Amino acid sequence: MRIYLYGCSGHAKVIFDILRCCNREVAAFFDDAPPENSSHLHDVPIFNTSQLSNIDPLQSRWIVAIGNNSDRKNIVQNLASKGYTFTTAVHPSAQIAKEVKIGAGTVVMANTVINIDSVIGQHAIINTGAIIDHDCQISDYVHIAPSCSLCGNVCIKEGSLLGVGTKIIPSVEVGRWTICGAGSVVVKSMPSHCVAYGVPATPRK
Ligand SMILES: CC(=O)SCCNC(=O)CCNC(=O)[C@H](O)C(C)(C)COP(=O)(O)OP(=O)(O)OC[C@H]1O[C@@H](n2cnc3c(N)ncnc32)[C@H](O)[C@@H]1OP(=O)(O)O
Repeated sequence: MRIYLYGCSGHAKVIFDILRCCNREVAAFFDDAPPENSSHLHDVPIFNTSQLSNIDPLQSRWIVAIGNNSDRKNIVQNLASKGYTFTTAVHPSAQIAKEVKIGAGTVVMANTVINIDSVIGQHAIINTGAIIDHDCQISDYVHIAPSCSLCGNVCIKEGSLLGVGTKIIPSVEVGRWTICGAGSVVVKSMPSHCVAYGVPATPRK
């Protein structure tokens, strides 16, 4: 089964490196607008997504390596409608309790910790050094940015972004498609579709 990454940005490079650390070869990057001055990234070919039909869904597994949560969702839905399916990438240094469930398409970066009975949805990003303690619920298309710390029983709903270094006390919920800005300290639940930040974090938009 060949592995393909959709996207060829810095985020895609990190995922490529995780797979390389796991001895899993990336067959190619695909991008809507590949760089004009180079056909390869770290010796892996970059193809335009107009060439997608050359790839057999039965012989391929994909990761959508796009950092923006709503763009990632749109691309996942487009690929899924063509019959493509998804794999995960988990860095070997991640400390993940054996009961933790991780959905298809999700990536888990280096030095993360995910504790017992947490559930991570599909196409989520658990970025470098993030800590997700016990019994957390992380929904589809969420991005937990580097160095975030979530206490136990935290729930992050679909599509939300926790900016770099966000900290969240136990049993708090962040609604759907909300952004908690860099360095936020979340001490009470946040509604859906807002931008919150600060210490303590408050909804601003
Ligand atoms: C590997 C990786 O790179 S993963 C990348 C992960 N991404 C992140 O962590 C980015 C998180 N994004 C942020 O924190 C952003 O600042 C956001 C989304 C909260 C706000 O972005 P914008 O809407 O563009 O806000 P903007 O930059 O215009 O700032 C508006 C005001 O809010 C303030 N502000 C913005 N973000 C924050 C923050 N996190 N904490 C405190 N104040 C903030 C700004 O200083 C500014 O204040 P001013 O009006 O007094 O000058």
